[in-house]
Amino acid sequence: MRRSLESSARRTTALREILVKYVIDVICRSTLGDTYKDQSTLVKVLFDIMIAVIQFDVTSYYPSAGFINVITGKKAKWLKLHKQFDDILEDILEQHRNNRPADGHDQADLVDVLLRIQESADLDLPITNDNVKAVILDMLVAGTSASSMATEWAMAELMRKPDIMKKAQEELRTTVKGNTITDADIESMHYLKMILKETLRLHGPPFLMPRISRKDCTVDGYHIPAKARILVNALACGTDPDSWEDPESFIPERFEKSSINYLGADFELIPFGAGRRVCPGISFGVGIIENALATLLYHFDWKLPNGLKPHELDLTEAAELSILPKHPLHVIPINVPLEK
Ligand code: HEM
Repeated sequence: MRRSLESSARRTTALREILVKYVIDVICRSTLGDTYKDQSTLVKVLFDIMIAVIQFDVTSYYPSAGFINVITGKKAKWLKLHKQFDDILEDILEQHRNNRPADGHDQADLVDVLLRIQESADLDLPITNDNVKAVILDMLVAGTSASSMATEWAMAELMRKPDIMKKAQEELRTTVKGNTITDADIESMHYLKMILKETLRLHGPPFLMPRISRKDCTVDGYHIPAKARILVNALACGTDPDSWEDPESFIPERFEKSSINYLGADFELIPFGAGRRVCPGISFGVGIIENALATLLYHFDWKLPNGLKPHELDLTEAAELSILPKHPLHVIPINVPLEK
């Protein structure tokens, strides 16, 4: 990510693509053990899936209206994407089957482990190839879109609030020594962590979480029958004026004296969900975003293109199922030479 930003220094740059590539790279290395051999095709397909997944789909509300997706060509596009991604997943499995690390070898990645479990004879419920592919797909799709979108939102908010960006950069530039930002550096970045919480409060990427009620209950005077499908709106929780002062404003300092966290125990802030289906990738996702933000803010200064003033930056949300900035963030990176 740093290299590609350095190569576009002082030029208007679309941050979204760079972030998506970075996140896919990190997730591939930890899931597949390395980047995929045709990483650029993987990035392109995942990018298309990410856009397709968050788009409004009429059949989610009116299942009988499937013909609309046929007429508009959406269905053909999805089938093509499905085939493209399935080919990639088959290829990944094949590659891993042909290059197995020895048992107990500490270089085994997630796919190696899944394949080893699949082959162990004593499973009551056998794991199929499709099961393994579904796990890889979950990791790549769920992880990529949410983490890259959250980072884009954080940068968009910081571009609009230069004072907050400056404070975060000062924290980084007085702590980090030299070229490499270490895990210990990130751990001590209290302000950066508050920025992340505030970003997820206002822009938690997947904001509607489906649940089914186990029994009849009443909430706030509304009767919810057993087995009703309900959508929990994380964004509404994060901006509820009963829980938050000045809820629509981006103020990381609100977390200075607050113990509210996003781990699923505080219902005012549930960007990762809560309960049994809470996001299993919280630490991974947080790590990805913190590292991305630290790199962006430590190594670069940032300007808006075309003389745009910070307050003129349009942070309108796209009216999709998962909210991403309607206008992809375009910024100008300025490489900061290291003094130390
Ligand atoms: C900022 C980053 C992320 C956010 C905001 C986020 C958010 C969420 C949310 C809201 C859910 C639904 C939880 C619920 O229904 O209670 C979820 C599920 C999930 N997330 Fe994440 N996620 C992030 C990063 C990741 C990463 C990096 C991975 C893995 C690489 C991941 C893997 C998953 C999976 C597999 C599920 C489905 C869990 C299930 O249904 O049991 N997520 N995520």
